[in-house]
Parts: sequence; C-alpha cells; structure tokens
Amino acid sequence: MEGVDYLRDERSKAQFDVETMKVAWAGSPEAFLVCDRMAKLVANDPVFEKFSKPMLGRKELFKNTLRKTAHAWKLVNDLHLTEEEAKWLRHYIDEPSYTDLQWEMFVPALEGQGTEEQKKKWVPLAKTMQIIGTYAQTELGHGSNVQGLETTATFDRQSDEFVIHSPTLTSSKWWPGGLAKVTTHAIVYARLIIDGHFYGVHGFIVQLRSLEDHSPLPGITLGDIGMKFGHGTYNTMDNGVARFDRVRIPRDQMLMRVSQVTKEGKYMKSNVPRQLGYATMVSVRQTIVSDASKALSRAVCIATRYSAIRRQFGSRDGGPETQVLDYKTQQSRLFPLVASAFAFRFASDWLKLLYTDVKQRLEVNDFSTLPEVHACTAGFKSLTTAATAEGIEECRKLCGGHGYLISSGLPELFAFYVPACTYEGENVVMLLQVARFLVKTVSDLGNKQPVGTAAYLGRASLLVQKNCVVQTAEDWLNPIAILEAFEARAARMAVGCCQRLAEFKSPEEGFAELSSDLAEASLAHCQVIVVSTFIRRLQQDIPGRGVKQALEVLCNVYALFLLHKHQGDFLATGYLTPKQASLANDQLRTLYSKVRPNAIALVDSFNHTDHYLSSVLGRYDGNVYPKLYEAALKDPLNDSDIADGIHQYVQPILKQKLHSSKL
Ligand SMILES: CCCCCCCCCCCCCCCC(=O)SCCNC(=O)CCNC(=O)[C@H](O)C(C)(C)COP(=O)(O)OP(=O)(O)OC[C@H]1O[C@@H](n2cnc3c(N)ncnc32)[C@H](O)[C@@H]1OP(=O)(O)O
Ligand SMILES: Cc1cc2nc3c(=O)[nH]c(=O)nc-3n(C[C@H](O)[C@H](O)[C@H](O)COP(=O)(O)OP(=O)(O)OC[C@H]3O[C@@H](n4cnc5c(N)ncnc54)[C@H](O)[C@@H]3O)c2cc1C
Repeated sequence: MEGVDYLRDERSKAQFDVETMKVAWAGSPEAFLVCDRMAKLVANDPVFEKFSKPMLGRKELFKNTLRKTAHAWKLVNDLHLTEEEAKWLRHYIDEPSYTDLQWEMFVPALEGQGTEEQKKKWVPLAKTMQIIGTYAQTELGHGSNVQGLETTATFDRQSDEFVIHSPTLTSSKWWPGGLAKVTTHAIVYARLIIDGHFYGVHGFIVQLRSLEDHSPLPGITLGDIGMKFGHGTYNTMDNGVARFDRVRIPRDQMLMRVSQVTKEGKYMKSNVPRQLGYATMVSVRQTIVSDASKALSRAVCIATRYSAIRRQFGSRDGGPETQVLDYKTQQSRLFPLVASAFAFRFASDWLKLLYTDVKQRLEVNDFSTLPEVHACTAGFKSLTTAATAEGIEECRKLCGGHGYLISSGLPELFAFYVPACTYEGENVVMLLQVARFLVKTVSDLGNKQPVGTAAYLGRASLLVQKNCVVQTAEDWLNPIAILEAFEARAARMAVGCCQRLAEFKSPEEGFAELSSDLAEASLAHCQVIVVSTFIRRLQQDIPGRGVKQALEVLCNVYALFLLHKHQGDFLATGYLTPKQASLANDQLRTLYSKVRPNAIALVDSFNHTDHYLSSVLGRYDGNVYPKLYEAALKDPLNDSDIADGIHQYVQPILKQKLHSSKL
C-alpha cells in the first residue's frame, strides 16, 4: 500500500460525518462557506504561490509580499468582498504583511479611541486604504511597560499643535509592523506634556510619509529593524524603527475619546476609565486566540496525516510495519494537541462573543465588564499562544527527521507563530494581569459576589474544603467531576496566594515575591474557563452523525490531559488523591483508543487546503514520498551535479599532497 491508500483507508473508518464536523469547526454554515470560498480563492490563484518563498532573499521576500497584498486588495474591490471575507482572504494568503496592522490595530485604535469627529475623518480614509497605518507603541527601551514609554508629545499653545519628539535612543519606536517602508501614518503612543506637567501616555495620529512620493516627512527617520527568526516568515514584514525630531501635528490628532486637550491647553478627562486607552490590545488579543486554534490545527493536521502514513518497526513475516500513529506514545503526544485545537477554537468563539458584548457596552459608556474581559483576553492570549507554539514544535518532532525539512511546513509555521508569545503582551506579563484580577476578586469575596468567568470563586470557601469523589476511571467522564476538579484546584491556588500575600509588608512586595505562584494560579484559572467553555459547547445542539460524540471524546481528552500534565498542582492542593490522578490517566489511555479511528477525519474537518498547509507531509492525498523526493530535487543545490565552489574549495583539499608526517 502507498500513502494514498493509507489515508483512504483511514477515512473509511471515520465514525462521524466529516462535512458536519467542518461546520462545527467553522462555527456556522455561513462561516464555513466564507472560509471555504476564501481558502479556495487563494489556493487557485497563482499569485499566492508559496513554494518559492524559502529561496528568496530579504528584498525579494518583502517585494513579493507587497505584490501579493496589492493583488489581494484588488480582489477585495473587484469581488466586493465583505470585511469578514477580506479577513479570511488575508488569513489564507498566509504572509505577515502591513495590512495586518492596518486592519487589526490601526483601524481598531481609531475606532476605539477616537472621538466621533475623529472617527468620521480618519476611519473611511483607512478603510479605503487611502492612508496605511500602524500601531507604534513599543520602543527600544520599553514594550511591556507602556507607562514607561519615553516619546513625548508636548502641547504648543501658540500654534495649537503637539510636538512629537524622541528624546533618547531608547525612545525610538521599535517593532511596529509596516513602519519601516510602507505605512503612511501611525498611532504613536507618547507621554503628553502640557506646561511641563506629564499627563500619562496617549495615542497620536502622526503622518509619517508623503502621500505623493512616499518619502519620510521632515524630522522623521524611518528604517527596518533587521532580519527576524526563521527565514521566509516574519521577514516578509518590515518591522520598523522611527525617530521623531520635534515633529508637529495639529492638536486634533490626539486620540481624544479618553481625555481631551483644549485649545487653551487644559487637560480634561472624560468620564471613561483610562484603561480604555488599552482597548485596542484587548481587541487584538482576542484575534490572536482565534489564530492560535488555526495555527495549531494546521500543525496537527500535518502530523496526524503523516503519522498515518509513516511506518516503523513491528513487521513480522514480511507483513506491513506499524503505523506510527498506532504507538501509544505518539497518540499521547498528538491527540491532546488535536483536542487543544478544538478547545481553543470554541474558547475563541466564546471570547469573540464576550468581546462583542464589551464593545457594545463601551460604546454606551458601560465599563463594568472591561476588567473581566481584559483578564480573559490577556489570560487566553497567554495560554493559547504558549500551548500552540509548544504544540507546533511537538508536531515537528512527531514527524521525525522529515519534520525538520522546510517542505514539511512545520519549521516555517513555528518561526511564524512563536512571536505570538511575545507580541501584543508578553505571556508572563499577561498572566500577571490575570493575577491582579484574581487577587482583587478573592480579596473582595466578603463584599462582592463574583460573576461571569470568576463566579466559581464565589464558592471558594466550599471548594477549598471539598474533596474529589471519583472512584473509578469511568467517573472521570462526568463533566461535573472534571469541572469541579479544575475549579477546586484554581480556587485553592488563588486563595493560597492571597493568604500568603497577606504575610508581606505591602501588597506590592508580596506580589513581586510570589509572582511565579501567581502566574501559575492565573493559568489554572484560565484553564477552568477553557474547559468549561468546551463543556458548555457540548451542551448545545450539535447536528450530524457521531459529531457530538467525537467532540465529547476530545473534550475529555483535553481536560484529562491537562489534569495529567498539571497533576502536581491537583495533588499539592489536596483536592485529588494519587489514586484518583492515576484513574484519570487510565481513562485518558482509553480515550486515545477512541480518538484513533477518527484521527484523520478529525483533522480533515479543519478543511485546510494543501496550499494553506504548504506541507508535503500533510498532503490531503497522502502521496508523501514521491512528492518529498520531487520537492528535494527542486532545491537550487540540485541544479547541477557539481555545485559552485566544489572546484575552488573542495578539490584542492582532495588533491593536496600531504607529507607522510602529517598523515
Ligand atoms: C499571516 C497573517 C496572520 C494574520 C494574523 C492577524 C492577527 C493579528 C496580529 C497582528 C499583528 C500583531 C503585531 C503585534 C502588535 C503589538 O505587539 S502592539 C504592542 C502591544 N503591547 C503590549 O501588549 C504591551 C503590554 N503591556 C500592557 O498591556 C500594559 O502596559 C500592562 C502590562 C497591562 C501594564 O499596564 P499599566 O497601566 O502600566 O499597569 P497596571 O497598573 O498593571 O494597569 C492599570 C490598570 O489597567 C488595567 N488594564 C491593563 N491593561 C488593560 C487592557 N488592555 N484593557 C483594560 N484594562 C487594562 C489593569 O487591570 C489595571 O486595572 P486596575 O487594577 O487599576 O483596576
Ligand atoms: C513579531 C513582533 C511584532 C511586533 N509588532 C509590534 C507592533 O506592531 N507595534 C508595537 O508597538 N509593538 C510591536 N511588537 C512589540 C511587542 O509588543 C513587545 O515586544 C512585547 O509587548 C513585549 O515587550 P518587550 O519586548 O518590552 O519585552 P520585555 O518586557 O522586555 O520582556 C523581557 C522579559 O522580561 C519579563 N518581564 C517584563 N516585565 C515583567 C514584569 N512586570 N514582571 C515579570 N516579568 C517581566 C518578560 O516576562 C520577559 O521574560 C512586536 C514584537 C514582535 C516580536
């Protein structure tokens, strides 16, 4: 049998209806149709070819992306694509580009932090790409500490302008995508100064380049910050540096929804919290969670298909060897990642609803849910990106040596994905934000009943006393038992941290000293939400033969895998006994056997095109070995039998005449 037959055989074993699972993965029939159409549009358009990318130099890579982005914008207009369709189009083109910043950060910053008047002026210009913008917050000296930014915006009453200035080397803006060569505008975050007084960091709309000839405007120095990790991935993007030498902008280019500066130089606060200035980050973090499920699903699709084709050992009497997918070790590394992709998918759908709700509330100045939404987006961003980055690397290893080839699609995917752990809020820094929320919630328990995602902490006094009642491996299939275990562990960790915080001289000192424990408590809290979201999703109506059952198995795999991975926490907090932890592991092994016949069908449900996967190992048809050989032959080194440099540098060594003493 060949790889093609192996996958055909695997598909025939599926115990659920793949077409309906595709819809469950996409979220709705409408969402499925949009994704499917955009994926095929990209896959069938030769402009979006990706094979040659790894061979291109930096300048060619960058220009190639400019060409693709221009073509994509033409398609958006010619085909009258909606914003949602255009977003999927960008996603499937699969190349970081300045438009990510334009649509994910520049436009949301204008919409979220601008006044009605500012939105009316700037948003249509941005949405029609008459201006191209980026989000210039991070500096050479500060990224996480936004209040520590050094760029200044000094109000000049006489001219009714702000003067944007980079007073130090470390105040240079450093990292913004598209800044180096493309963007015409940026939201520049700077310390506001009026009459020598500092009024905190605010966003300012600054024009960077001439709209006529694209050259940097006077007083602005722009450049690229250099090559990044991986070759053909993030180097398609011109992350940039910017320095401002007393650049003047009109007063009405300060984003003034949160606070205003009058013509007279009076600083006025609206009745909105200053945290609204951070709202763009909430919006993007939510998108990043959704991207995590896409990236992880892509990696597990490749690793699962290849694991069904790859055979090693186990042959007796010349019969076929064992598919590596049948090894329990392979299953225990791979199936939790398949389950995580689904878990993150449903978590991101839920987070989107939460975010849509807070967005509507913010529009009518209801800020009550912002702290919870901030904690959720920050925490989920950290949890999902860390697990996805680790998961992609695990998938590479699951593919053995071939996983290290660029043609496997995995090294480039990893290089592209891993900065998600850092950008838009470094992951540990984000967990510490969740910790602030948890500490506040727990400290306030006597006065205020927590709601939403923290509601379980309202039962903390019960959860710290109760013990797990599981007696058999079967008991671990009960969602109530699973959820209570996660809640009890998280509540005990949060309460434990709060009790120890009280032993310090000041809360700040305690928070700093216990920050590692607090970060772990935050992760445990986020896992409660992801697990409970998965369980709640299964309580909804899910049509299709066997679809719900297959998802139930995955939900249990996800939860029990986490329980196994973090069993130290579950045992140390005293909720579980070692016997109960061991029963959970027994159940996990049984669940892997239930996933096994569905493995290929599950990854088919992601509906990834071969173009999007860009992986010889993950091909839908399973024709791996001939195509791997074919891909290798296309390497430039195979253009000739004798490579450049052989005559010059190798042959002289071979032909040297050595004295016998040197032999
Ligand atoms: C192939 C194509 C794929 C396409 C795929 C597209 C995907 C889309 C990717 C686009 C491409 C990305 C490219 C990366 C773009 C950057 O990376 S842009 C730069 C992002 N930078 C960051 O995220 C910086 C991280 N740092 C921060 O967020 C904040 O400074 C920190 C860490 C929260 C600290 O803030 P702080 O004000 O100094 O301190 P803190 O006292 O902790 O907070 C003050 C209060 O604000 C609250 N707060 C803090 N943050 C927030 C917030 N965000 N909301 C609400 N409240 C907040 C706190 O809870 C606290 O409240 P209270 O406890 O006082 O009630
Ligand atoms: C590919 C990429 C694209 C980017 N695009 C943009 C963009 O478009 N616009 C933009 O403005 N920025 C952008 N950034 C910058 C990015 O947002 C920052 O790098 C990020 O916020 C992290 O900040 P930092 O680099 O200052 O890390 P640091 O904060 O210096 O992190 C270094 C280490 O210090 C630790 N640390 C920091 N503070 C604390 C603390 N309080 N407690 C405990 N530990 C701490 C961190 O956990 C980390 O281990 C981009 C970055 C990358 C990699």
